[in-house]
Amino acid sequence: MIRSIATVSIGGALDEKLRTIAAAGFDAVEIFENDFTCFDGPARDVGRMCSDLGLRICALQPFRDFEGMPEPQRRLAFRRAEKKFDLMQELGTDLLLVCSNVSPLSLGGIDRAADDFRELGERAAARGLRVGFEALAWGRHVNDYRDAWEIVRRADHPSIGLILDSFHTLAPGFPVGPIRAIPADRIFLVQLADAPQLDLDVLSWSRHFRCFPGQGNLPVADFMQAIDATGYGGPLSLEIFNDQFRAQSTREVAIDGMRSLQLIGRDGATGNAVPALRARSSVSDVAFVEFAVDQTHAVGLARLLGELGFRLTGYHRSKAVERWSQGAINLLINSSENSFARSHYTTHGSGVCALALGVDDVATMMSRADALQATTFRQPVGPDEMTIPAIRGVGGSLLYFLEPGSENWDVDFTAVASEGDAGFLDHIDHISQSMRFEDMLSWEQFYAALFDVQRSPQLEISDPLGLVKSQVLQNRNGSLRLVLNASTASQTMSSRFLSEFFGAGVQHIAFACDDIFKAVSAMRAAGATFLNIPDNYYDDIDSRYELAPDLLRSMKENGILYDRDDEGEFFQVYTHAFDERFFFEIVERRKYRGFGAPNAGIRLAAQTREARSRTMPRSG
Ligand SMILES: O=C(O)c1ccc(O)c(O)c1
Ligand SMILES: [Mg+2]
Repeated sequence: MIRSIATVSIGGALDEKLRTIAAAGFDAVEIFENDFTCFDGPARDVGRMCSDLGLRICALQPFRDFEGMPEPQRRLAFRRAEKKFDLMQELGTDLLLVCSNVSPLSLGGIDRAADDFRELGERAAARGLRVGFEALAWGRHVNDYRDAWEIVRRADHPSIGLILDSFHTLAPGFPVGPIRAIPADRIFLVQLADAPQLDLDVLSWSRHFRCFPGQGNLPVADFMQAIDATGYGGPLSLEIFNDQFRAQSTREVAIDGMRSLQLIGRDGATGNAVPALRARSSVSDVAFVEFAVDQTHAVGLARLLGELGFRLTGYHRSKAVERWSQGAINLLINSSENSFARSHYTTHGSGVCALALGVDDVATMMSRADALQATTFRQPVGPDEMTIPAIRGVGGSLLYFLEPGSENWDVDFTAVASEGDAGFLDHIDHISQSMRFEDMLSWEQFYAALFDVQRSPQLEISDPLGLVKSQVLQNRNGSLRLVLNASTASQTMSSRFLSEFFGAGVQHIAFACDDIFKAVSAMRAAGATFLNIPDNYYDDIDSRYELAPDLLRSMKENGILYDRDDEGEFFQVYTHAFDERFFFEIVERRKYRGFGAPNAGIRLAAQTREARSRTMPRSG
């Protein structure tokens, strides 16, 4: 596969774009003409820059409003084309992308267009150049690739071919089947883009909401299968019009793009060697969660965990790290100085600095992470301590990988004899992370690229101060469930988390138990308190569901929230925020598969109330 990207897809000046694109491992670029026009330097320099960087220029684009023009516009269009041929020769590319005419002056007629292309083909051939025709979904006369192909077929010229773009094919819902019958040598370029399902005019949808394959909802895989069936072996070029992408770190966007092509995974000759991807290794569990705190907060966190039924089960042999356990849950409280945890604490305050995931094969996991350009991390360890392979995750936190069996991470801990845990909480149900809205697609792709997780449909949750987008990623057996949250409104819980925590990170962790009523009453007896839920909520629940009065009373007394789906029932309760940063949730699932989304607004309102009462002096 020749991996390409259009320069329009990322931000920066043309020379920066090219360096970033090459560094991410692409073989080729489509030069977007606007990027060249804005660039202060001759075309030859751009061509040389590309060849020095090992990038082939697979096309210059777009050339607009060409076919079907009446005179005098027709003559002018040919003159314009000759100028662009000059430019192409200086750049060192042989392909010009012509997108279908949108001009109100243009005339329809397949043969008229075919005649124009035949003549353009003659002129291109005289210079050893080629022209590809692409149907824009909003083209005035040609908006369907099947019509563009008919024009190319009738032009019947070796220098005239077809350009296929997954967005223009899939967004209007055209069938991909007919692609299979197009001879591969007539397809000059394939452009790839995905997009979220939106009820929007197709032009705005295309210009602002395109995303990398796999990040949206279009059936790009079906499109690729049809392309494969033709035997096409030319460049696959990402062409993403998205204002957010251009506003982000160009390096990260380029790497996300490369990952999307790696995940599409068509083999073939590549110039810049991109290592092959090893299979995803499956995640068996969250082996531990590590909290970074200072000494004072270490005491407070230990107290909270104790109230929730956790027991101290180990001290690290050489660092100020405690292990607290319950059921299959292990939490580390790290207050050691001169450590990764301390630098995380210094930047973010109290919070989760690392998650350790059990995977079936760590070497495979790290090799895949490496090939996908994840940042690997190793921290200095004391004598005889094991090194745990890790990569950078959300907000600069770490993801450690551990294999079950072999060498156990807890060899570094001296066991503490305790009276045994309270035994209420069984395992981690899910972990919720907040991040910048602009970074959400990138992290979704990160998790989906590394782990065998599926995306559930995205939800919108109403916070008292704005909307929050929420995306669940989970594997088949539920041993890894992640909830990503982000908001564009600056004062939502999710956004305030970012400003107060100085970055993205874990906002809450949910623990699963078998009997939430028993668990919560024991926790209360041990001193735990939970988020206060208004009576109005319980009146509403009562009106919606016919719950036994005892059950409802018990929920109300304990601040337990309720939801129901086709499969079962769900109970959830929240702790207060620890150090105003993160909180815990306790859940009981009775065959229920969701995450209590209908209650999220209630929870957010309650948390907002609590946060306000902390910051505002009481009146009277
Ligand atoms: O939005 C556009 O104008 C435009 C231009 C060139 C393309 O290849 C394309 O898919 C869209
Ligand atoms: Mg296109």
